[in-house]
Amino acid sequence: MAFHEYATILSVFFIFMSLLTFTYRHQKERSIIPTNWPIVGMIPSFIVNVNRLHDYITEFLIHTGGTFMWKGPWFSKMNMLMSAHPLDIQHVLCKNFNNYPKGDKFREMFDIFGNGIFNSDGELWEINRKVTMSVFKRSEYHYLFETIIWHKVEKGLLPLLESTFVQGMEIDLQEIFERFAFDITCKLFLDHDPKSLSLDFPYIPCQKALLDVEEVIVYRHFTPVNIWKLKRFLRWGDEKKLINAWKSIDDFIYKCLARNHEYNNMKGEHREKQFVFLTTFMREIREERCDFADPTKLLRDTLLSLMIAGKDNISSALSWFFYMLAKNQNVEDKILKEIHAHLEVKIGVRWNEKELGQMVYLHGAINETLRLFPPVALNHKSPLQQDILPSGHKVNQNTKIILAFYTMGRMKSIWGEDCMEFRPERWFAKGGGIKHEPSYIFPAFNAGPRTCLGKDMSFYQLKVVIATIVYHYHVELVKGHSVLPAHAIVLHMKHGLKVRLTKRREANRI
Ligand code: HEM
Repeated sequence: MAFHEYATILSVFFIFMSLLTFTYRHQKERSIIPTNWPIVGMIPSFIVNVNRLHDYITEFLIHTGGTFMWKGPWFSKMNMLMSAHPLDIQHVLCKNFNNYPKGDKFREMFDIFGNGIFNSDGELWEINRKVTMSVFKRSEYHYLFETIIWHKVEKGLLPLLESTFVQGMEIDLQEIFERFAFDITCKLFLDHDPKSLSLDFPYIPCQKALLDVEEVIVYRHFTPVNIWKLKRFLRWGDEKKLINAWKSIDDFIYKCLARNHEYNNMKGEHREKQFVFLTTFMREIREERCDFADPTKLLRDTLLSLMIAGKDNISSALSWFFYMLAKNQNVEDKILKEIHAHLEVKIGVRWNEKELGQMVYLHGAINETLRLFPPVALNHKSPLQQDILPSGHKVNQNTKIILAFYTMGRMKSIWGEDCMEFRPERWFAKGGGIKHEPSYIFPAFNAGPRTCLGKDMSFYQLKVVIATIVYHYHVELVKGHSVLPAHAIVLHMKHGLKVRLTKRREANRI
């Protein structure tokens, strides 16, 4: 090829790229509303923003006053009505609850959860919820929960943090919280401590598998149904990852169930009389006189929902909390002051709920974290019957509705001009204590009849862990480490939370 032909090809390529860049920049400047292209819909803007999904959704939702119909490719059935409008949230989750079940499409996408509480609707959900709530209310359950948490803090978390401090190591605090919460959840619900929070960070397939599940399910939301189903059929790509994760999780849960079954069949003198969650749960399910074709499968489904709820929401909340703390020195100082004012910290002294309840500033700081980084950042709904949302949008059986909880925490119209500031004082009630915000305005724990069943437990656990760490260590972010939300159904950090610890006494802070 002659030189002038090369030059022509290069010039055409250069002009084409310049035009593309110009169009993209112009488009971005002109409007942050995604362009609806022929055939491919809004997929190009999704691809451009795939690494900042929650902020992308937040930008266009704030720009459009809180609701927006996002269009997928032609014939892909991917159109989604996104809403961060408090009245829409109240309508869907509370006032018109019966018209917005999880539904078959949700169950299809979250198939690994089977008939567990997250996936079920109608009578099955009612039984699941009633029995779970009843077990959660038992005093033996509370005692077990508190004992397990304190044991893990004293024998797992603190020794591990001390060892990394002594060695002067950088640590990924998110990974530590994931392992910590995984061990607690397994011990509490499966009566088995996998000891993933050991100094050698053992590889436990089920722990990694739970994270893989969350990642793949998010991709399903933005992939045409037929395509992800085809990938599943071919056992290809991320769907293969899900199949493998499913197997690791089942192996782990069924092994624990078999161990418990053997234990229950032991004769008298070898069995201690103690509370075991899964035994009590199954007994209460039987008392409901429901005939489940496969009660063991129902138990497996319930346990999986509880493991995800207990492990991932807690580790996400803790990670984002310490990220915000590292960025807000004044908040850390005030929490430390509150710890010294209200909690007696001695080895072996365990704080009770009453003492932790006095930590109002800490409570406000946790709420601020959940407002800006709700672990369940998006919630997915579809109506049974045609309906009109308070924002004026018509919806029908084919409309996918995405409730954008992450966006809601960042709206000036809800939280005022300083909505992006981390300000625990925002949560102080005039007469003292914590200010209550209706759950359709602050839906971190969901709203309406499907409100989270673990809210009080979560505050207890979060306060114990945070107060313990803040009392002993100052947490500093590793310079240059970028913290970004990962793609997952729970809001984890993509590259973890890399930090260094300084012992309090050495930082001259007490
Ligand atoms: C910071 C911690 C937590 C947050 C932010 C949180 C948030 C939520 C949210 C948003 C939902 C609704 C999910 C949906 O319907 O799709 C939910 C449901 C639920 N959560 Fe939590 N959760 C947390 C911790 C826990 C813990 C520790 C448990 C106990 C193991 C728990 C148990 C449940 C259960 C059983 C449901 C299902 C309720 C139902 O469908 O009736 N959660 N949670």
